[in-house]
Amino acid sequence: MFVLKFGGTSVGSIESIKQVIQIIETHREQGDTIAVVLSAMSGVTNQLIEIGRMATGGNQDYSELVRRIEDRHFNVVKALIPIKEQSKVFASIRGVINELEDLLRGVSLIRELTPRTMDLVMGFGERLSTAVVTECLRSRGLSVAFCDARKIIKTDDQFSHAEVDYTLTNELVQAHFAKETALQIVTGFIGSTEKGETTTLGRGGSDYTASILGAALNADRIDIWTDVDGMMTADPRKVPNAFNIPTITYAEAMELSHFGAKVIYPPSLQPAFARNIPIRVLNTFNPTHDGTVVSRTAERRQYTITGISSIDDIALVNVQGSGMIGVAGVSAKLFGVLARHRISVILISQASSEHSICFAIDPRGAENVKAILDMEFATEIAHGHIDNISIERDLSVIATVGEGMRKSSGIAGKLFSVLGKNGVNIVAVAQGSSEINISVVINKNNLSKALNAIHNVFFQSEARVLNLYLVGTGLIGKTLLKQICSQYEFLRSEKLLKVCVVGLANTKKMLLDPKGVALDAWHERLLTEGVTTSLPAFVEKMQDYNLPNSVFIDCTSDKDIVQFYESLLDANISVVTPNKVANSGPYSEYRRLQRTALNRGVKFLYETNVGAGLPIINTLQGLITAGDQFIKIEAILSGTLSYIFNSFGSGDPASRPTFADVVREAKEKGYTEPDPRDDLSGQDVARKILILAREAGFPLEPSDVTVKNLLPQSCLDAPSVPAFFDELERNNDYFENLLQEAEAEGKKLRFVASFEDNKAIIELRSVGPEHPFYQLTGADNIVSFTTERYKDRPLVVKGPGAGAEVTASGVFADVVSIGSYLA
Ligand SMILES: NC(=O)c1ccc[n+]([C@@H]2O[C@H](COP(=O)([O-])OP(=O)(O)OC[C@H]3O[C@@H](n4cnc5c(N)ncnc54)[C@H](O)[C@@H]3O)[C@@H](O)[C@H]2O)c1
Ligand SMILES: N[C@@H](CCO)C(=O)O
Ligand code: NA
Repeated sequence: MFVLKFGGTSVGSIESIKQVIQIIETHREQGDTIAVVLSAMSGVTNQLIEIGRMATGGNQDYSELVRRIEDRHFNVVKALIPIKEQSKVFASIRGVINELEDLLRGVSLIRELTPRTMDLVMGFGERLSTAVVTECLRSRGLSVAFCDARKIIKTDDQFSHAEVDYTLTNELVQAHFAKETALQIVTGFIGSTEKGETTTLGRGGSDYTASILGAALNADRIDIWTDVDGMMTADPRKVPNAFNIPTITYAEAMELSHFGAKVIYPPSLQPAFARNIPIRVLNTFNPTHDGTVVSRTAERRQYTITGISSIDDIALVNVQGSGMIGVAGVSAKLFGVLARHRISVILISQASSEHSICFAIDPRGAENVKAILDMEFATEIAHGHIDNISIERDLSVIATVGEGMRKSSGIAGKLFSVLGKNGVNIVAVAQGSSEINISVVINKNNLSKALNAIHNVFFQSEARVLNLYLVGTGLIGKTLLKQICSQYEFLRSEKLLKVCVVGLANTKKMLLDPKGVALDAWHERLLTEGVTTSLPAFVEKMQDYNLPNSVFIDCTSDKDIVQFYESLLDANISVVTPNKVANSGPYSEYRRLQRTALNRGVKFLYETNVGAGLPIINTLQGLITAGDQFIKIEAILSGTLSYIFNSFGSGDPASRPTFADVVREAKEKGYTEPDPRDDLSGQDVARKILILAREAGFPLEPSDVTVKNLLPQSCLDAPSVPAFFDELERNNDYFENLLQEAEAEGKKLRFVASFEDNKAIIELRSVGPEHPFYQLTGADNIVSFTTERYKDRPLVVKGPGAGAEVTASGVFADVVSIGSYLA
């Protein structure tokens, strides 16, 4: 025997009622014994309440609303019942509506609506919907009977939340079902008193009816048909990655629904649970979905937690004072007075110092609560035993729920850690000793970020989302996007990392979309939907979105953009960049960024500042972390200059390209800085050696780096990049001479940076075949670290140190490492 309950949306329209009929017919075809419980058509109960209020106030417009309710039911009849059978059904609906109108006339005359009359008014919704659906089923040849639950569910006279008399009800239900052979279509939500007055069963009403019937009839299962695919791991409107929970225990369902998961209201299912009858929550609009089974024990789970849920708006009341310590009765008095005023407490937390108690309440009652407590504790406050009673607003509670949390360690750690990494401050915490719910109170503006981050970290088979904001879609930026695009699936399936680009900007346009920008079409979208770039606006949007696991990637060489790094890090957004500007300015600024990242527990990564994707900074940091001491760094740090000297110096002197040609080639190959003068002037290398020295623990300032100039002054002074190339052409001989001098000695030209004894020097050297830098080819970089532990033979890193692919790939690796860190 199955009890099927259909909620308001399931009987809310002609289309949905067709689905209901189909579900019932399928059961009958399978030979199942069933009973059906129906809610009112969606919205009707609220309309009836409104109608009752209007009538009490003497507002005759209620008739119009009554007419609309009648029409909705008539329309179902017109659509689903053959014409020749309609008039009889119309008449019976009319009869019920007449009864309602008579009642309302009475109400509007005496201008009074007692709870008793209100229950009677509210009960019309179920009576109408059930009558109509019963007739629809009958007209299709099913043997059905309308069952008015008031005949079989008996209650006391606490109108609006009546208590069921189970002894009498069970007897009546059993007797009724024993004698009736037709399929019973039962009105949900209503019952009646001994005297026959209509009562309603309170919140979760029709579920309660189904549960009462299921328990009385010892049903095999109760199916609650609603408009979602069962219970979800989180509210899908807030957490897009939420998914269905196949099985859940009664206790878990209770915890989750207390915190806002409104699919079912478990207390109303208590009678069924007491008899161990499983409940299935199913979707009328997606009937083949398995939904959720609620029972005493859940099947083995993949995840340690079952779901997360929230109350979005609460206020926290804090009662604090040194006079509370060790004094018995303070909390009894506190919660006693709250109970007397019928104030419901959402969560309580007290640290064992007993110095303060805090509890969460509905913010609408906060002022009232404060007044009540100020009065109740007036003496304690006057004597200074209680300092003050304060209220904090704009807060939310998040509950992390699951039987799997019981007796398993690391869950609170994981929860707090993910909130910490995302910069979500925890205002208060509560965990019951049942250990199936940890609740945290946080600022409301962090709610969505916190829910998504928690969901992401606990439901791990699902990929964790990494939200990227990329500024700079030039050579490196667009190569990075291409690499992310082609690696997207691998990262998702193998590394459980879902990389989502949520912001893009270049000098002209910017585009932000918290849902993510498709990586194969970012360029078109930026062009068509992008707005004029404003970095302050871009950063402000990022802070508005407040997305979890956010990373800002600066792929520009801009000087102004770095001023945003600190506030981004402060907002717990990691920063990744190949841009050297931030790390090569004043030492104090470099230091401040490092500290901010450290203090906030976020990452500031810039491996590509030196040697592009080559592991130079990571290697250096590894040595320093392990306590090594630096003696000397010697390096070729310009891919551009390496390439130039290697190409310039090869081949037949007569036919080889000029210096200016080779510089152009280097630019075309993507080795140079956006402005190649930065490379040729030595400034780029100066920045790099400065960064390496700082990473090695030496607080160098830019002025401590000596650059022995490579270029004639006229080239440096050129007003633009094209003018610079013209000037280079004019100075071809200068470079040709340098080269020939070196070649005459069997040497090669190398632009070498060194750091030793607190001094950094960059100069053009001619090196012979005995020198380790002689063999360098292409755009290779080489770095040699001489340290206390690498003293006899230095540690050397060598390889291509410039170019779009290797640089983007280094940026990418930094980004992915943040993904792993956040996990
Ligand atoms: N090319 C390499 O081998 C290499 C290696 C390591 C590091 N880098 C660094 O990578 C960075 C990018 O180099 P690139 O070759 O891609 O440069 P690029 O000139 O091709 O691209 C720069 C991008 O930044 C954008 N941009 C600049 N200023 C901006 C601002 N204020 N607001 C918004 N957008 C802005 C531009 O519109 C462009 O999209 C530079 O810092 C460079 O030093 C490059
Ligand atoms: N322009 C730089 C890119 C790497 O930072 C170079 O040539 O080395
Ligand atoms: Na590097």
